[in-house]
Amino acid sequence: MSTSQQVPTPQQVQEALATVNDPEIKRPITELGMVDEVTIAEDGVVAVRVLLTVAGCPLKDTINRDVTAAVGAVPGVTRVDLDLGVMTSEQRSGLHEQLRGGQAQRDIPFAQPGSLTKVFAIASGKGGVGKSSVTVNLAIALAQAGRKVGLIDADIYGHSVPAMLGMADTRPTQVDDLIMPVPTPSGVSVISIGMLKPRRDQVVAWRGPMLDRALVQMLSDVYWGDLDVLLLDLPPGTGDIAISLGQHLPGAEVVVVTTPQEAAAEVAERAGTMASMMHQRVVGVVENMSYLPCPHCTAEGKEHRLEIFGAGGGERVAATLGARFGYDVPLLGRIPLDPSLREGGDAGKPIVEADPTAPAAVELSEIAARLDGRGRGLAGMQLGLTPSSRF
Ligand SMILES: Nc1ncnc2c1ncn2[C@@H]1O[C@H](COP(=O)(O)OP(=O)(O)OP(=O)(O)O)[C@@H](O)[C@H]1O
Repeated sequence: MSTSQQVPTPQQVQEALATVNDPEIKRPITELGMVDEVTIAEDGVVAVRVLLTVAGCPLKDTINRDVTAAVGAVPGVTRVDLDLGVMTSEQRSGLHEQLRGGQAQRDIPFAQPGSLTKVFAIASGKGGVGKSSVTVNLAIALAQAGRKVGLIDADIYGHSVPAMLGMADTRPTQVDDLIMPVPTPSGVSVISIGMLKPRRDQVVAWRGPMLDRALVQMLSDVYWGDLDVLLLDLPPGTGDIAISLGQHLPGAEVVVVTTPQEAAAEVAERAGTMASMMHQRVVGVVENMSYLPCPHCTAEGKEHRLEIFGAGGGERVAATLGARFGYDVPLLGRIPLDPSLREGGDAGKPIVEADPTAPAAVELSEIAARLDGRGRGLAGMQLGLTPSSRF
């Protein structure tokens, strides 16, 4: 610092600290009682003590980097000495209460009448049609469009979402009984049923009530904050989770994923009908693995599509469901087969992020934009009815 430069004021340092969000809670650390002490020396060295919510917080490096950068940018600051401490159980309880908004009861925030969060459940009939890949990429595309996005991996048997996002081994932070969703680099907040198991390799053989509890826990024990969009990756088929979701979040809207194949389309229609029986609106159909752009023709600048799984499944599901429900169920898009989509999923780098100009990524982003453009309507609202039968 040159001698002519002023020593930074406490207010300037506070203002800088107020720009730093806790990466999990996504609110300023100053609001959350995480800034314990600030000392400003005559020579411009600022010592900051920040309290982490739990010891060994997985995101302490992010907090360290962000605090150092924000305070370091204040004019007159010559160095930032950051000391990371841990909240006492009393401080944690205070934060817990603050996050719960003083409410002891655990409500599902998205089921409250005033909720502005759009909830989309991504369903499929058959497994392996790419439902999780579609969900993960839609979440990132929506975050890229500036939305605050939450993602719940409720696929009890597959729970492949964390691996697809490169966070397979991540465990969520807990503040007392409140669970923090895990943030991805792209800004999506994620919770997976796999993260709630005691051990990652544990095989889950849960019956309906356990699944229901797990779903409710992911909806109400997780601090989601203000979300614009919540996506849920459902297990394939028309099982217990779909029924639980219909009961707890009747306002959720459903997107059905299918392949072009006749057999897959038939099962997908059943999944869509199940959603409708739970009084949820089916907002559209996504056809995945629609075709493979012929590599030889592409190399010659020509377009030729190889329809590996046949053709027409998505259109058929959309038309059948539309006719059955008496409202328009659009085909939201047709995603081509693309090895880089599979590679991105395996490597934890989804294609809309890793290769955004690939045709599959462009189509996924367009589907996300179509969903984002939808307003909320009365058609998806709770009517307080229960399904008359099960498929
Ligand atoms: N358009 C595509 N092009 C290439 N590979 C794809 C495409 N869509 C999905 N895949 C690959 O197919 C496999 C199955 O996809 P995914 O796990 O997303 O399916 P799923 O429907 O969620 O399966 P399950 O419900 O059984 O968990 C994955 O390896 C994925 O990378």
